Amino acid sequence: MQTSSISKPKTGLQLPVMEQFYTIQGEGSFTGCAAYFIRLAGCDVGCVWCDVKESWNAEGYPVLETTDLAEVAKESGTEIVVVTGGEPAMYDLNSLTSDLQNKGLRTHIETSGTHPIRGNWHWVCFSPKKFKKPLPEAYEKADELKVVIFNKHDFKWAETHAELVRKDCLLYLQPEWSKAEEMMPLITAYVKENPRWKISLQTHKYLGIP
Ligand SMILES: C[S@@+](CC[C@H](N)C(=O)[O-])C[C@H]1O[C@@H](n2cnc3c(N)ncnc32)[C@H](O)[C@@H]1O
Ligand SMILES: Nc1nc2[nH]cc(C(=O)O)c2c(=O)[nH]1
Ligand code: SF4
Ligand SMILES: [Mg+2]
Repeated sequence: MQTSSISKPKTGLQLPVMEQFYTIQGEGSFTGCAAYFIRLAGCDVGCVWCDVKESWNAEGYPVLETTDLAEVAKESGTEIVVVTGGEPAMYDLNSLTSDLQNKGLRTHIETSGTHPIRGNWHWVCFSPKKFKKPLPEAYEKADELKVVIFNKHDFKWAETHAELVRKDCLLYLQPEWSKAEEMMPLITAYVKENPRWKISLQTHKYLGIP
């Protein structure tokens, strides 16, 4: 018998989860929106300034069923689920996104674009890194490009990625947290001269929320 639910793939039924929490999206174009975060464990990119280095090694974190993850997310009352990490695209996320979407939830991903992006996504936030080259498909799939600004050379580097994304992709410059005070004057000046870019702050850190 045919059912209306999205058919489920065989892999990715279980995923290593570092943490999950209901909070306010602090970054990018959904800043200020309530969102349930699922932070998958495991990352092979190795950014020197990564603010969740505890996520890099997946060992020791619980491996959870995607059906259970979707149920808990739904119970939170959220409309949006942000899947982050670690690097979430290391995993086949088809099962997770179909389970979430079957519950009527929006699926958003935060990714470095270094692995094929599997799953069905309402919103892809692509944040390229110097430490591992992104795949070409990340530029095609990105709804927002969020470049972390660590030093003055990163503006030029940001433009090389902006040239490769879709025309309707939103562009954000986000100060690296430890350099924010030093870099913000340069970032504001840059956005005033290049208004296609917007500023993304890690507002949750200023608010002291997860
Ligand atoms: C921790 S990463 C996880 C998702 C994925 N691995 C990625 O890098 O896009 C989530 C977001 O935080 C950003 N980020 C990580 N460390 C940061 C820092 N120290 N300052 C500002 N943004 C940071 C990343 O660029 C990414 O957009
Ligand atoms: N509030 C909040 N917003 C976020 N946006 C992206 C985050 C991430 O770590 O992927 C994040 C996070 O960790 N917390
Ligand atoms: S890709 Fe993301 S999770 Fe991995 S090291 Fe870089 S910022 Fe951290
Ligand atoms: Mg974060």
